[in-house]
Amino acid sequence: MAPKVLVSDKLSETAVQIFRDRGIDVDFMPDVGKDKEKLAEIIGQYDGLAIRSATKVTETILANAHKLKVIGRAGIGTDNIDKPAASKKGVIVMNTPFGNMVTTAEHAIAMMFAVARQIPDANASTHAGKWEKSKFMGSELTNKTLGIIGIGNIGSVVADRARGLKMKVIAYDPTLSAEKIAEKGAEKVELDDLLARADFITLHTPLLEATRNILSRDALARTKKGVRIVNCARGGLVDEEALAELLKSGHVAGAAFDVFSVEPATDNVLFNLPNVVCTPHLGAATTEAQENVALQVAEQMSNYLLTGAVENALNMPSVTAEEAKVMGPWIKLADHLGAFIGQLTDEPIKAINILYDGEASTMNLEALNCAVVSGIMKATNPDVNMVSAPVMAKERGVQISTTSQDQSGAFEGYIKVTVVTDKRERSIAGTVFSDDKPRFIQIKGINIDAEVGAHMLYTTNKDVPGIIGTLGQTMGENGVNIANFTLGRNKAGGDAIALLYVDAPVPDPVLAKLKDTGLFQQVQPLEFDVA
Ligand SMILES: NC(=O)C1=CN([C@@H]2O[C@H](COP(=O)(O)OP(=O)(O)OC[C@H]3O[C@@H](n4cnc5c(N)ncnc54)[C@H](O)[C@@H]3O)[C@@H](O)[C@H]2O)C=CC1
Ligand SMILES: O=C(O)C(=O)COP(=O)(O)O
Repeated sequence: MAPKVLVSDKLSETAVQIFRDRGIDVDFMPDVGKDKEKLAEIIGQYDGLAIRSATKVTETILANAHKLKVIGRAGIGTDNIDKPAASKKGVIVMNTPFGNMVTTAEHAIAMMFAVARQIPDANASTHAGKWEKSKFMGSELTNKTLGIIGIGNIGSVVADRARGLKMKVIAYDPTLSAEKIAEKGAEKVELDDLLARADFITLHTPLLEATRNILSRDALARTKKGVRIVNCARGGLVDEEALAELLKSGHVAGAAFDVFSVEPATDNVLFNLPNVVCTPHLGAATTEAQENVALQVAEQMSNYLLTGAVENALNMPSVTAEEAKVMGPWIKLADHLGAFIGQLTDEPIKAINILYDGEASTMNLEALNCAVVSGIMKATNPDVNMVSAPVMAKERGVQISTTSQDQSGAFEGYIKVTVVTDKRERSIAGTVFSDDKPRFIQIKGINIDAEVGAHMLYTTNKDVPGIIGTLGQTMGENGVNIANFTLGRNKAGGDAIALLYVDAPVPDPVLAKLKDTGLFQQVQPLEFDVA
C-alpha cells in the first residue's frame, strides 16, 4: 500500500505534486495544523506529516500518530516539534536547513534598514498626507558595528551582506572558533563585548534552553545607548518587556521583530512603540524560499518513505539513497545480531561494543550502530526502531563503543557485537554474502555458518554424542519442520552450540521437553524480522 502523507500547513503545492509524482497518497489540509483536536483525530492515518511553523507536534499529537514514520519541516526551526517525544516513538524529524536561509537573512537586512530609517512609520505618515520630512531622521549603516548572535547558516549570510554594506561585523557564537568566524568575515567576541560594542544587534540562534532569553533584561541593560535590535530568529530569545521599557526610556533606539514570544502575535508589549518595526513571521516568506523548502521536504520525505534514505534528519544519522541500497543487507544483519543478543539477555545491559571489520568498516557506522542497538532493544520493546533505540539506550545508561579495523580474516567484512552485563559478556558476529543474505558466522567465539530465519532455536551444550539426534527427533515428533541446522563447537568434547532454522515458532511444550533431557545448558527460541 502506498504511504500516506498529510500536509497540515501552508506549503507550496509543489510539495503535493512531488508526493503524487512519487506515488505517495497525500492529503493537503493547510489549515488543519492550527486545529489541534482535528489533527489529533486524523493523524493516526498517516505515515508522514509535512509542516511549517503553525502545526505544533506535541506529545498528544504523537500519542495518536500510530503509523507516523517521518515529520518533515519545510523550513529550519523545529522548536514546534516535541523532538524527544518523536524520537522515543521512533519518528524521524527532518528539516530543510538551507532552503530559506538566504531569504531569512535578507529579511533581517531589510528589517535593519527599516529600523535604521524608520521606513514603516515614514511610509504611514506619508500615506496620511503629513509630509513629516524632519521627523524621520535615520542612522547610516556604513561603518556601524553589527553584532550577530549565532553565526550559523543564516547569520553567515547576514554577515556577508553586512560586509557588503561596509559594516564592521562582530559575532558571538560559542560553538565556532575565531578562525571559522573570521572566514565568515566577522570577529569572534564574547557576548558582553558584543553588547558593549554593537550599534545593531541581530539574533540568529535557534530557540534552545541556552538561548532562551539570551537578551535578558540584564543583557539589554549592558547594550550601547542607541542600539537597534533585530530579531528574525525566534520569539523567546529577547525579554520583550525589558526591551519595551528600554525603548520607552530611549536607551534602545529601535527594534525590528519578525518573531514573538507568543505566536500568532495579536497583542504584544512591543506593538505601537515608537520605532518598532514588526512583521508576522515573514522571514521565510518569499516565493523562492517556499518553493525550495516545499520541494526539498517532499523529496526528503518521499525518499525516506520509499527507499529508507535519510537526509537532514535531526534525530537519526543520514543515509543516502545509494547507501540505503548498498547498506540494506548490512543494516538487516546489524539488526539480527542485536536481536540475537537482545533475546538472550535478560539482565541490564551495561555496554554494547561493536566491531566493524573490512568492508563493514567502510560503511555509515552511525546508521549501523542504530540498527544494532535497535535490534537489541526490540527484545524488550517491539515498537523500538533505529530512531528511538539510541534514546532508550541512553536513558538506560548503556555505553556504546565502536571499533573499526581492516579486513582481518577470510570474510571481506563482518560485524561483531559484544554485550556486557554485570554477569557476563556475550558476543555474536555476522557477515553478508554476495547473495545479500545476512549470516551468523560466530557465536561465543565458536565458528558457524547460519542463515537467519524468522523462527530459530538456539541451544548450548557440552559436545557429547546424541545431541543432533535428540534435537531432530524431538522436533520431528512434535511436527516442527527444520529448514536448516547448524552446529559448532570450540573443541572436541568442549562447548557446542546448535542453531536451528525452523518453519514455525517452537511450541513451549517442545522447549520444555528439550530442557528436561538435561543435555542442554540453554534452549532459547529466537524470532527475527527477516521481511
Ligand atoms: N523568521 C523566520 O521565518 C525564520 C527563522 N529561523 C530561525 O533562525 C534560526 C537560525 O537558523 P540557522 O542559521 O539556519 O541555524 P544554524 O544552526 O545554521 O545556526 C545557528 C547558530 O546558532 C549558534 N548558537 C547555538 N547556541 C548558541 C548560543 N547559546 N549563543 C550563541 N550562538 C549559539 C550555533 O552555534 C549556530 O552557529 C533557526 O533556528 C530558526 O529558529 C529560520 C528560518 C526562518
Ligand atoms: O524555517 C523556519 O525556522 C521559520 O521560522 C519559517 O517559518 P514558516 O515556515 O514561515 O512558518
